[in-house]
Amino acid sequence: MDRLIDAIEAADNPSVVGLDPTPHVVPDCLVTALEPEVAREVDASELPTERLAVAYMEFNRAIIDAIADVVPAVKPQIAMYEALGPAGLDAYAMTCGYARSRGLYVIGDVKRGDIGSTAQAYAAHLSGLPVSPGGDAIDVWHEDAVTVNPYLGSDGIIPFVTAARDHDKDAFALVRTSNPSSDDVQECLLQDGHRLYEHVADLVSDWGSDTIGDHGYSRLGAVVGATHSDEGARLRRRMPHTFFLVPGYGAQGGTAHDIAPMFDDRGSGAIVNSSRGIIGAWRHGQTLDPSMGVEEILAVVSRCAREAAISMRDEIRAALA
Ligand SMILES: O=C(O)c1cc(=O)[nH]c(=O)n1[C@@H]1O[C@H](COP(=O)(O)O)[C@@H](O)[C@H]1O
Repeated sequence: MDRLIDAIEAADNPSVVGLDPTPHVVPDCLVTALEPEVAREVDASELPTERLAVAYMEFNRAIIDAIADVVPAVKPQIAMYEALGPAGLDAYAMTCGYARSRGLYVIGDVKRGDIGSTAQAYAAHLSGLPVSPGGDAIDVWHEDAVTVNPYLGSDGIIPFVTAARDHDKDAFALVRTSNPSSDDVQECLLQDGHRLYEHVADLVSDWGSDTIGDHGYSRLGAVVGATHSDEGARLRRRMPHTFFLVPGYGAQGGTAHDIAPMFDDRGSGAIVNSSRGIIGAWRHGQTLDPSMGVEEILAVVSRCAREAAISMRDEIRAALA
């Protein structure tokens, strides 16, 4: 986690922009304006997905350029890209690569978790894949960290922790998620009197305990939703060496007041994500005219995203002051 914490300190901003493009968030007129260019490159059967994938990439590039000096990190959610098939996955990898080339730490929100042998294969997100036995690994996805689901236990997670340790990367395990129905599972009362999420928190602390870095945090972080402020405060005390990824800010209702208790007493220990609240900021009050060209559309989108990212940064700074 040291690289992420250094980047947060350099930006003086513990927030991350989620790059979660959807047909609702990416302006229709951008897709239309780019279409003639895409149509020249691909055959008609590929056009529906290629046109969205190209629009996602151009949209992301503009947002990344607009926020690269404001935030330390981005978190692309792979589901949005996977929905487009191979063209979408290309856009995902290109987005990660571009963000990295702009100096941003990339959290690939892939939420993997499976039996040991499969988890080992998924861990190539962090380790890369050697093309031949003993050969150099190719970093296909360009991520610095990924999100993982700990429900399968240690054999689903340890391959990621090992890959993270060997390749100077990190992982974040779901502990107390932001969604409304998370209580169905995570609040279950165990026989020993603890809630299930508390038990998972203890496992996550333990799984990461051999990888604690110079800043005192392990390479295995925890996802703790901004919508669970009280539990987040308790988890902060329970997991002193676990860095938190805190989604649920903005669009899901989490506020700067809610997330403040998830930081340690040095003002470190967490990074807060907002996706729609930043990349969809243009939708609040901006009318994009279909006659506008690509550059003009992207200028509006990126200006709104930058303003939203700066507001979020300033709100969090004020809450932590
Ligand atoms: O792992 C995550 O990032 C995650 C965990 C969680 O508990 N809640 C949650 O919303 N997320 C992700 O964080 C992002 C939230 O998006 P917005 O609600 O638009 O800010 C999405 O990519 C979610 O998949």
